[in-house]
Amino acid sequence: VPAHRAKCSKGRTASNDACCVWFDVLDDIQENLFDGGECGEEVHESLRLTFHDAIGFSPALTRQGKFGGGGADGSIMLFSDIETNFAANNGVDDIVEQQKPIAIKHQVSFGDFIQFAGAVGSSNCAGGPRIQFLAGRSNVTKPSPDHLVPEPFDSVTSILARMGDAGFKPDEVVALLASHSVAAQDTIDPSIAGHPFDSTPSDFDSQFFVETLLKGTLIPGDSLHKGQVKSPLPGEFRLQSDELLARDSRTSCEWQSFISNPNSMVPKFEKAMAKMATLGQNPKKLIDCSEVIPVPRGRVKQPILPAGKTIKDIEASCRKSPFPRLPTDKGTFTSILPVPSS
Ligand code: HEM
Ligand SMILES: [Ca+2]
Ligand SMILES: [Mn+2]
Repeated sequence: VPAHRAKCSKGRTASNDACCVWFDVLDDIQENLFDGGECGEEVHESLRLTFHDAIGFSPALTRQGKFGGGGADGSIMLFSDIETNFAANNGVDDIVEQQKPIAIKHQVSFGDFIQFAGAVGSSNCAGGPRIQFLAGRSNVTKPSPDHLVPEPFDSVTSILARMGDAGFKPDEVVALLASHSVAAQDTIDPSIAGHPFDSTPSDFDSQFFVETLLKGTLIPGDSLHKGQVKSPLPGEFRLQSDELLARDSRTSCEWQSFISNPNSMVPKFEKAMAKMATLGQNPKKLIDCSEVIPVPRGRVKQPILPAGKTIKDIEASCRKSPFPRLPTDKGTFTSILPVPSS
């Protein structure tokens, strides 16, 4: 006897009635937020937002008798007037204001909406993950305390301590940073808004891990800003935190592993994202609506040295294993266009 399937819009079915609304949200955001299913600026911002909501979660503060934040609870949207003013949340106000009316229209919670939009958005990226989506977070919560979101000028020790407080091992921090493969900066140097962190900001590939290990040689904008270090390619932006995490003995081998073994990156990212999306939540009380998340399409290239670079430009940093042999991209130089803001 086939199990009962809830009947949703457009002939789609779901394992649980509560999942049907998410098909309608899917249609709405693909069309009206993600420009018809692209992996562009709004996807990148939506993925960043999943982190900035969820990481407002500190068992260390709770142990001190303080409110430690509700984790992936939508507080960054419910209390956007407070949280978007935190320094580390600079720039997230844009995507919060775009997402909020859509969440209200479909009467879903902000915590659910933020994680859903991040999961759908990243499925639009070639080679992207299919992130688990659990629904049912409550909208009853409080604003996150300030200073829980890592900053690009923080030390590795401080970033690993903050992430460790939230429950992430150093390897999981590295896996989460695969997100910086589909990412650009707007606020560190506003004169070059849209400058990406790797040469392929619409591809969820390993290039970010390769290119952060290239020797930094140039300043892409008007000067070096706080949290920025020299980048290896014109048009590319490098965060100080990414440079340090790529080279630190606590993280460099996992970093290099995503170059040596690129197929391990997406599964590890999916796992870490599933954990991040339920910080502060009891997953057993949520309903699994992962079936609504599209299956990502498109393939990505294997990691490659950008044209004009050689293995001598790589600052290999894992002492346990040699840097892998990579082909070099054809051509004489690599030029990178900014991510258009729509
Ligand atoms: C661990 C320490 C991290 C630091 C210090 C950090 C820092 C930053 C900074 C400074 C930006 C540029 C923001 C702007 O100026 O527009 C950025 C962008 C971004 N971050 Fe992170 N990040 C971290 C971890 C993460 C994690 C865990 C995720 C997601 C799972 C994430 C996803 C993104 C994305 C997708 C963008 C691009 C946003 C866009 O293109 O508009 N980051 N990050
Ligand atoms: Ca990329
Ligand atoms: Mn942006």
